[in-house]
Amino acid sequence: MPRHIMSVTEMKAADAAAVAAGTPATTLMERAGQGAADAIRARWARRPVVIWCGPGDNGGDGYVIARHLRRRGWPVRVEALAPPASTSCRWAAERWRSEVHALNPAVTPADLYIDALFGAGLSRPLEGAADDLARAAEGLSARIVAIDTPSGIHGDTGRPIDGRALAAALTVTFHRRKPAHVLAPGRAACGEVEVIDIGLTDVAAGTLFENDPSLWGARFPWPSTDAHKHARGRLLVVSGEAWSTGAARLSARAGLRIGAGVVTLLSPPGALAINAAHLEAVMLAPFETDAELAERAANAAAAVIGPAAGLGEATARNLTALAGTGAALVVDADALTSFAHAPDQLFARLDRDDVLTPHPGEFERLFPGLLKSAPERIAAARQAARQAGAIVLLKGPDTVIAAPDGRAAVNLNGAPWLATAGSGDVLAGFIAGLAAQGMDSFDAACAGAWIHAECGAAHGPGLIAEDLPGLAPAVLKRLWDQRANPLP
Ligand SMILES: NC(=O)C1=CN([C@@H]2O[C@H](COP(=O)(O)OP(=O)(O)OC[C@H]3O[C@@H](n4cnc5c(N)ncnc54)[C@H](O)[C@@H]3O)[C@@H](O)[C@H]2O)[C@H](O)CC1
Ligand SMILES: [K+]
Repeated sequence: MPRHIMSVTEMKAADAAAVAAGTPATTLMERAGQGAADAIRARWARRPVVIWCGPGDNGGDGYVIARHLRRRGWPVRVEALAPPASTSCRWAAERWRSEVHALNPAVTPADLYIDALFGAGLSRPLEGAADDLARAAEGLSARIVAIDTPSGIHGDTGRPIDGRALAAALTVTFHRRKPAHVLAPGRAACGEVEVIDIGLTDVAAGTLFENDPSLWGARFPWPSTDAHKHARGRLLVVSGEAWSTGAARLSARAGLRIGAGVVTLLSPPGALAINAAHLEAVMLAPFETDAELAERAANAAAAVIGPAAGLGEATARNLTALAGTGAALVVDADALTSFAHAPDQLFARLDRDDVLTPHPGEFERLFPGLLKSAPERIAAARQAARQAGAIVLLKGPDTVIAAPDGRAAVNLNGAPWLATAGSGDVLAGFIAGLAAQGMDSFDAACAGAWIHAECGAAHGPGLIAEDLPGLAPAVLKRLWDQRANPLP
């Protein structure tokens, strides 16, 4: 089952739906608090703990956690920012039946801290004692467990509303992740995220998902037993000029590794010898004009254009020629920047099978001001996909994939090792290689990004882009083994 990422509003609607269906809000709070206490006990042995409780239901969770930890013999001290202001918080505080101290903004010495000040209801910047506490708690995150979200981080953006926020080693949230758990800087502030099931349904969920095999695994283009190479799709990759051929070869090799049946590198005449010297299974063919490119692409299922393709008119013409064929395009790097002066000309040539793979700088050139004006990068990528009429994969530690129809997914497995020259060329090849095998372009972009990140995480320090294609088989093998019994 695909895992939704839900907004604060959608979560509140899921909450309300459960209550309307007969589950009291206090029961949801009891499940949340008990689940959080269990997650805490699974990671830390009994030790002195201070629980910071806010006035709302986030605080209510804190009182429930206090009760469950004390029942297991933990030495618990509850400190309240303010008296309970919600019905459920009052209910939870009454059942705590022990002393409640005033919040000590200088941080009472303890071994572990539970941040139950604010969660989904954060509506303004931290102030007063809460802000003082956030300052005093800086550097303590290794000993903080945040409930729902680190206080100060807004659930829908992953950013502090304004000013300070707490950070945690573990964040326990409920039912589904929110954008705050997957978008920088909230993703880092959360530390490890654990999602507790409290019996809600996805009735209120939208079309934003965690990017993992549960989203696209069922549609992964495994070859049929009688497959032959042409049945697995033809992929074209456009090479740059003589001194700029490595990037396209990285894409081509990645396309082959991910399973495309036949991959052809289309090379300007001046780069043929250099390309030929480096190729084995990837085939090579010359092109000089955009018309020749279109001719070569006539029976290609997918094509990559952009990696070191060269900036300017020639690349723009070559893209235009490819866009006129039936091939699904993956447009990266120079092919994106070559339209910076006239993004609408690019968008007019694209269709929903095509995939743009900009990093934030390229995104800004094609969608000036959008990253800054959108509430966060998911909204920005969704708006861009609508504007371009194509799939937009906005790269970063929190890569977002968005389709013109509103579907979007966020990569959770990004690894810092991927920040190396040529990594994007390989990603473009993975995506196009999957599209060449007939995978829907949104699914191909999601699967390509997930596999790319898994390869990076598998290798770790010292990764260079040349390593990436060779790391794909192990990831594909895991997917292949799981296909029989997909992840829950
Ligand atoms: N379905 C679920 O996800 C469940 C979530 N639970 C918990 O409920 C909270 C959300 O509770 P809510 O009362 O809506 O909001 P908060 O407790 O986060 O805070 C609201 C409270 O705080 C005041 N406030 C907001 N911002 C500030 C600020 N900067 N300074 C001071 N005061 C502030 C606001 O006025 C309210 O009084 C969710 O996070 C979960 O932890 C349920 O327990 C189970 C189901
Ligand atoms: K919190």
